[in-house]
Amino acid sequence: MPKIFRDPSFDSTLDVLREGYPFLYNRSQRFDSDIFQIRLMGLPAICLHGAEAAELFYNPKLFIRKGAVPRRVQTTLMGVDAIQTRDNGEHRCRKEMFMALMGPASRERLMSLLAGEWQRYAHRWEQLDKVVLFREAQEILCRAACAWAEVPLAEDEVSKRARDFGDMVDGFGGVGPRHWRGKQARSRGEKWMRSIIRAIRKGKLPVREGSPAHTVAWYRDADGELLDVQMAAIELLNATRPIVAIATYITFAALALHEHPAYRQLLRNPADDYAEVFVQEVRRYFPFTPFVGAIVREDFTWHGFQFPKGTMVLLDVYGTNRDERQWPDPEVFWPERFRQWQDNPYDFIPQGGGEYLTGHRCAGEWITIEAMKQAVAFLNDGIRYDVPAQDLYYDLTRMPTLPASGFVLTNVRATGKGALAALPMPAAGSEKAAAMGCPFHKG
Ligand code: HEM
Repeated sequence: MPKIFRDPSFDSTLDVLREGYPFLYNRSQRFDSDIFQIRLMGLPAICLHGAEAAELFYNPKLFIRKGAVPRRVQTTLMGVDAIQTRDNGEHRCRKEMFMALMGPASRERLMSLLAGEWQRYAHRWEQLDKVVLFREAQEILCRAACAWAEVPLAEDEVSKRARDFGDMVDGFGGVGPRHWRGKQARSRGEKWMRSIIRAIRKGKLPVREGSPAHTVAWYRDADGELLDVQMAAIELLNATRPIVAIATYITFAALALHEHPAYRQLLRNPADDYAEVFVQEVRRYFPFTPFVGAIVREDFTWHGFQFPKGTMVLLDVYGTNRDERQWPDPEVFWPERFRQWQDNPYDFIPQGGGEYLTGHRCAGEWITIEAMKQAVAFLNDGIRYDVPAQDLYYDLTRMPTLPASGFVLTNVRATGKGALAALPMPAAGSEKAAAMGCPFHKG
């Protein structure tokens, strides 16, 4: 039986916070191994890296999620006992609810709401001395997400709600005030969503059938019961809050355009969907999710390594996206690499891997890609702007991270151009994607 490499540190909890994103990647390189063991919060944890290990991790017969997500992440990022922590039929049923919101017509509606907001903000920015793109993108995404979900949002609430959505995400990797801010934001957000669920159920808030608010409010769980109001509030937040989180990727996309202006011309070629490979490279190159966790369902052995029942297992998301076996020169920003990519569900996992319906892969991946492509078209053609001297450094020891300035634009002029109309939906057809439950390919 091969011996598993063990990190010599007695407990790595503080090292994870100190080293941030590259913590697992550094060790997989140091041990030259896709599998090694650490201790986290006093308990052993098996760490996995790379596509083959990701395939193992996303086998739902081998792992469960109940007990895998630390309380501090549940009380900020995702909500306590939400879909991310569910298994088996209970998870599948809840995931069907989320995937029902991701069909072509629903996505098209969101993209068209977003297009209108970018346009409106472009004119507003013309009057401002400077614009912090990250903050403005959060507001744009918040307005569109609420309108799409049919969650009422008063004008004077916009910046507060957008900030709260952002703080829930920002709180997951923080300690002290940052974590506390995330918890406060979540508790305000859940209270808000509880009032909406109650109003819908009492018939006081009319919402369209099929809209996210209606779907979540009237969804019946695997046991045939309506979700309790608190759980429905959490899941309605899970359908809206991550849309606002796309602001992080949009800010990184702006940074990529700034650092690699040569791509601007390629993105303008109507004969080539260059935006697709560009945003995929943004999702690969820039850090967002560091790792994901699961618990071993029953004892099993993989390549001779033992996985005892109940052990925590961490999959290195950040490092798998820069695994040299699949991504040569991983520290080079090079969108063309995606021209050859085989659409493998395990080697590129910025939003999780494996299958959508039977696994925990991100329900909103296709929304994310489409919203990013639209934002890149807007930044490239919908406005002209200057990028003044500012601190664009993003700190890999901070999770989540962002260019320190939030990406400041000055002298913004709206061009009236840019691919701001809703993007055409990709054609149906890929059998592989359909088999994986990809919402792009559901007719
Ligand atoms: C900002 C971009 C986003 C990132 C980086 C991201 C990342 C992730 C990751 C890493 C997971 C967990 C995968 C796993 O546990 O194995 C996840 C799950 C999830 N995401 Fe996203 N996500 C994003 C956007 C979205 C959007 C736009 C939505 C919906 C509108 C969404 C809804 C969900 C849901 C519901 C889950 C739970 C899936 C499950 O447990 O089955 N996400 N996301």
